[in-house]
Amino acid sequence: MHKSLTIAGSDSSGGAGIQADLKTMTVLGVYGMSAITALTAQNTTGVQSIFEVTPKFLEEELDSIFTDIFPDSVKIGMVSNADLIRVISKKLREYNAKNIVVDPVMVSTSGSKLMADGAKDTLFSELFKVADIITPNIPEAEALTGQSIKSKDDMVKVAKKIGEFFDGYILLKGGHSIDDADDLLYKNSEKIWIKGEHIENPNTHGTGCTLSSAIASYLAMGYDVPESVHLAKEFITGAISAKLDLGKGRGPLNHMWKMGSENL
Ligand SMILES: Nc1ncnc2c1ncn2[C@@H]1O[C@H](COP(=O)(O)OP(=O)(O)O)[C@@H](O)[C@H]1O
Ligand SMILES: Cc1ncc(COP(=O)(O)O)c(N)n1
Repeated sequence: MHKSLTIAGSDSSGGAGIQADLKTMTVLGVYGMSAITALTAQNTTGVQSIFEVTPKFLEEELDSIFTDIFPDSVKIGMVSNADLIRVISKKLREYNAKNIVVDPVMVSTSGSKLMADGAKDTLFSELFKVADIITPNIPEAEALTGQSIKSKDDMVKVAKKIGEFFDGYILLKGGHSIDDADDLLYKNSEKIWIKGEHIENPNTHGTGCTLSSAIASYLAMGYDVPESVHLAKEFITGAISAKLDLGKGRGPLNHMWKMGSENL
């Protein structure tokens, strides 16, 4: 069985973070493992509290995983401070981990801050160096470059700018636009538009987590990065289209849509 590891935060409401990642990996037939960076008390209306693990404990989690069941791919999501980011980059290098997807999670869909202000630079200097693909959404790409995105041309400009200091694949997600849901996959001046129709659904809690863990799942199966992104886009589109409606705020997706459970 192919194996994938998520290094991310726990979402008590089950829609984002570790829970979204493990659901995605499982539904796609991949054996999922997790190293938890923080516990969040969270629901569809917001994040009520965050409890970070210590850097030492995160190191221990990663040692336990890498010395036993070696993952075929790794997805990194919410990492709330610079010390935790440093541990991850050190351990991924030490174990020579492959197929690394970094989702630079900064703010939740509900608007809560999930990363300390000072940690952005460490993300650049440490985690981007080991990543094969990074998956910023529009606000994250704006925060990373200081440039605003109002159009498709701006998406290309900002991807180019990120490409000046990151030489892997950049998937700039267009989900926050209301016109469509086209994402831009960019590397070394090569642009691939991953087409998507905007789906009218307020329940988009966990979209970024689900997409990045689907990419990691397909990478674990042996697909290359562009193939994995296309397949993951199909998965996220189905999960949003299934229109699950749970909770009082921005509800979660139906990760089980491929199993036909959307009619349950
Ligand atoms: N309303 C929507 N309709 C169709 N696709 C969407 C919608 N919202 C998000 N997506 C897609 O979901 C994926 C995750 O994007 P996004 O929501 O921007 O990430 P994040 O959760 O990091 O903000 C992207 O492929 C994006 O295009
Ligand atoms: C633990 C955790 N990780 C990531 C997200 C971001 O997900 P989203 O942007 O879809 O709210 C989240 N809300 N919680």
